[in-house]
Amino acid sequence: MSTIISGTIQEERALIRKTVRNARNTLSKSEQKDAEAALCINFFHYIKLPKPAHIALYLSNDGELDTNQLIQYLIDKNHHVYLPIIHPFDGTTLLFQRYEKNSPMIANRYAILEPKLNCSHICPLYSLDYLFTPLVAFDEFGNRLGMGGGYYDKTLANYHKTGATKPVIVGLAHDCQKVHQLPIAAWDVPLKHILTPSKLYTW
Ligand SMILES: Nc1nc2c(c(=O)[nH]1)N(C=O)[C@@H](CNc1ccc(C(=O)N[C@@H](CCC(=O)O)C(=O)O)cc1)CN2
Ligand SMILES: Nc1ncnc2c1ncn2[C@@H]1O[C@H](COP(=O)(O)OP(=O)(O)OP(=O)(O)O)[C@@H](O)[C@H]1O
Repeated sequence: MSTIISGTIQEERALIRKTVRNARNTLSKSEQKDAEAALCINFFHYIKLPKPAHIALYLSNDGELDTNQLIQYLIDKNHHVYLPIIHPFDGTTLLFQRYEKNSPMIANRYAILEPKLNCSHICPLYSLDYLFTPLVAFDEFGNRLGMGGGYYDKTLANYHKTGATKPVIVGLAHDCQKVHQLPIAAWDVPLKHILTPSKLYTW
């Protein structure tokens, strides 16, 4: 999808968020199911996993590409899956905690379920093999626009500066979340990979 816009950067970002969130929320139940299944096929086709792999994902919200089936497959194959928790002290960055079938869950301030904090189940960023991020919109250059909280950008800011190669960061999105070019901000962390139900983008 491509959008022509003008105005201040913040106004443009707000408009793109609104348009693309609306587009993904308009997908029908069967389109969402097909996308979820296609994501699983593409995931196992493109993503080379060590055994066991340490993989951060997210629980879908607001029409995001559904990760439920993928998470279940990964757990069934004995990989270690982690979900984001909004940091209990700073409230602005994310921690990644192990998620298993019986993990106690709690709703965060956005009503998204996250594992109930257990410090011994937190995985430091550098121990993750892959980190899959949600996003609202992405562009042809690998730029990413999120929900507007800055959580992933803040969490990944230091990682990005060091040039670390692990975890590999991959955005997940529906194809309809692509725009030609996003107005970017200084703190935006561009992505090297985005996986959609139809393809893997790599920059
Ligand atoms: N599935 C999922 N989990 C995630 C994220 C995400 O984007 N998707 N996040 C990515 O960072 C973090 C949560 N960030 C979020 C930021 C804003 C909203 C949201 O719904 N905002 C409302 C306004 C809420 C309010 O009134 O405060 C909105 O914009 O409508 C949701 C999640 C961590 N977990
Ligand atoms: N590395 C950073 N350091 C300080 N502030 C930041 C950083 N990254 C983002 N922010 C702040 O967070 C706010 C939201 O950022 P932005 O709109 O880019 O979030 P987003 O990418 O949509 O959200 P998310 O990363 O949670 O998916 C910005 O107003 C910015 O001030």
